[in-house]
Amino acid sequence: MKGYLVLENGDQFEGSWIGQVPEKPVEGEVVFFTGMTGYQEVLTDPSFKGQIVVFTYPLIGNYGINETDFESVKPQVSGVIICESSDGNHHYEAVHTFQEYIQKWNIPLLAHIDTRAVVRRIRTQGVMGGQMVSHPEQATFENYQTIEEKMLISEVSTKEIQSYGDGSYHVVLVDFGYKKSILTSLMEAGCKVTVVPYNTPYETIQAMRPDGIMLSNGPGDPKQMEFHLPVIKKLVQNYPTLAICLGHQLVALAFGGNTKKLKFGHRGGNQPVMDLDQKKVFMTSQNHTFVVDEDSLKGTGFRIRYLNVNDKSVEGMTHLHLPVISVQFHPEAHPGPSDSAWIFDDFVSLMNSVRREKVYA
Ligand SMILES: NC(=O)CC[C@H](N)C(=O)O
Repeated sequence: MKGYLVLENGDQFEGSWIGQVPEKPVEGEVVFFTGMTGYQEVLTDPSFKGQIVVFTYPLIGNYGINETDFESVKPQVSGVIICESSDGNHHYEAVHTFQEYIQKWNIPLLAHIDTRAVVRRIRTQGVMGGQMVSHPEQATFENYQTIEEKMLISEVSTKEIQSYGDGSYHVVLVDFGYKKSILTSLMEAGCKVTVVPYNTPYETIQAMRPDGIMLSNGPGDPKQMEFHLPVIKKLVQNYPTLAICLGHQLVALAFGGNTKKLKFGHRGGNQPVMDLDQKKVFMTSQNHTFVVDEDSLKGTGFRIRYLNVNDKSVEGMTHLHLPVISVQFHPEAHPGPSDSAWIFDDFVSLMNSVRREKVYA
């Protein structure tokens, strides 16, 4: 059956529904992901909450869905737009086909869309809202809530405190919608991790006696967390901190910096990042629309350490004296390259040196 992606600016793209046809229009911010693989991780990464994802690779589904590459317990995207759908599971680890999985969770899927045309439109006009509908005239943006207006973090954050691993460094992970790979990367680096809800008070975290704080990735506009910035600032001032993506944006805001929206975001596994200290470029996995505004960091105590080679946007910062690693890219990879996995080891070294200072103080 025919289906349409209608953009907020009125542009329409015809495709066909695969699986259930949604009764009501499905809406979200339309973003595109450029990786050739990684659809399973993208579908289940909580940072994609509230978004309709266009996959630019023209064939999606051919290696099926396995048991290990989930980034959370269920798909988080609002809808999926692809060119060709493969229902094979041509991989020895596949346990479901792509279509079975997406149908099981009732995720709207439109195939046979001219995804190149959609991406060109977004690249020239900027990221915008869209609706997936069976008839173009069903699409109406009268009550459309933009991603900036939605509080998505509370929907994906844990409701209960959870503990994982038995490493020798205790990290409290503040969950704004964390990817499982961040947790496993911390455990592999030798950490015991306590995951806490996004709005946990400072005193509760302090009572857990952490060696370090992990501020996670998450969906939507970091400014939705304005009410919690004093807690984030206090955490960074008192504990070695690793902040990734949304977490990094929150650190900038907490110290008086600002964030802004990129024209169409970075989503994929081929984003080159320059380490200004080492004068080295490495490839990174990324998934974000918002970015720290470089000029706003003046007087905050932070300086830029990492820059995006393509558009020179801020990819990470370091503080003049506080032990904090703050990165926009995803060192945990999944999907994409793990070239920056050393960030987790650097975080452990940071916790170690702070621990030593305390012992010898
Ligand atoms: N992966 C993330 O944490 C994304 C951060 C934020 N939601 C953005 O789009 O910029």
